[in-house]
Amino acid sequence: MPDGTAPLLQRQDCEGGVTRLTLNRPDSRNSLSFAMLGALRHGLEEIAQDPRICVLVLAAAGPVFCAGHDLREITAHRNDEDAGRAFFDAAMHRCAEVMQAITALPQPVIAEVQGVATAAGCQLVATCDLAVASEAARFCTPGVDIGLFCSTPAVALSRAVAAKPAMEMLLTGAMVSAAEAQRIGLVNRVVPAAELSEATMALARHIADRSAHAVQLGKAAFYRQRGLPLAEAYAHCAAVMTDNLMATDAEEGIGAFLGKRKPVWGR
Ligand SMILES: C/C=C/C(=O)SCCNC(=O)CCNC(=O)[C@H](O)C(C)(C)COP(=O)(O)OP(=O)(O)OC[C@H]1O[C@@H](n2cnc3c(N)ncnc32)[C@H](O)[C@@H]1OP(=O)(O)O
Repeated sequence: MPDGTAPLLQRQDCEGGVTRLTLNRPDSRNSLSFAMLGALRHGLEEIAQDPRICVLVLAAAGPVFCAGHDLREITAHRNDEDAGRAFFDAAMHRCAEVMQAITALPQPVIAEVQGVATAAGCQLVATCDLAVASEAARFCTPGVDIGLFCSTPAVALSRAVAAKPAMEMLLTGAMVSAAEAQRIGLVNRVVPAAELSEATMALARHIADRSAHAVQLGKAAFYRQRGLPLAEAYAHCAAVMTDNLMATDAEEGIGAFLGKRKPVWGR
């Protein structure tokens, strides 16, 4: 179906605690138009409120995961100095909101990357909590090729991988293979293209089978402690751990282990 008539984002019904959101602008290589960013923000808000969902898989239709910001839309707004600046400001803020909404989402998010992920598309992969890539996937921040430095993608990239590989990607714009992306820690797993969805869903189901309470508490604590000095990080996580130990799922999980049975989590 051509762009413009199909929904920008497709949401699959929750199955076994896992829901898929699929970027659906393949004709424009799933580039992040203002409307696409709005759809993503709205989709994430709905998922955050849905207690049935334990894990979100973020996928993309067509041969490319995401080609970054919509360059046609950017070009269309360059003509008027004031309106252009206002639009770019709104678009960059909306993009930043989407990235932060992924991190703030209670449920873990897994990127399923089948093709190229460039610039803000690479930022999306770097922002997701986990990523599974097809062997054919490639990653780059090619802003420098078109007179831009990928400053906002640098925020996510520099938090996902070490400084030197992040800087090399940002300064050269060069494509990084799936194998290299795994080596530098941008993706967790690389699988044959034909096995991508199944491998991603298997990882999602594995997490969804765990205590949703523990997983959500853990995701929030992971990001919270990262921004804190060491002593405060330990203090924060010690308090989280105490809450965790007092929760019903911990009682059930420990009881199940000692009783040699499968735990039944409260949902
Ligand atoms: C701070 C952050 C800044 C940014 O995010 S700036 C955006 C930076 N992104 C890029 O520079 C990527 C540009 N796109 C590409 O390099 C290539 O595409 C890909 C490698 C991603 C895919 O290549 P292939 O599969 O061969 O597709 P195709 O023939 O190049 O594109 C198919 C249609 O998709 C449109 N398109 C591709 N990327 C974008 C985009 N980012 N914004 C708007 N449209 C895009 C094209 O123009 C074309 O359209 P038509 O079929 O009408 O000729």
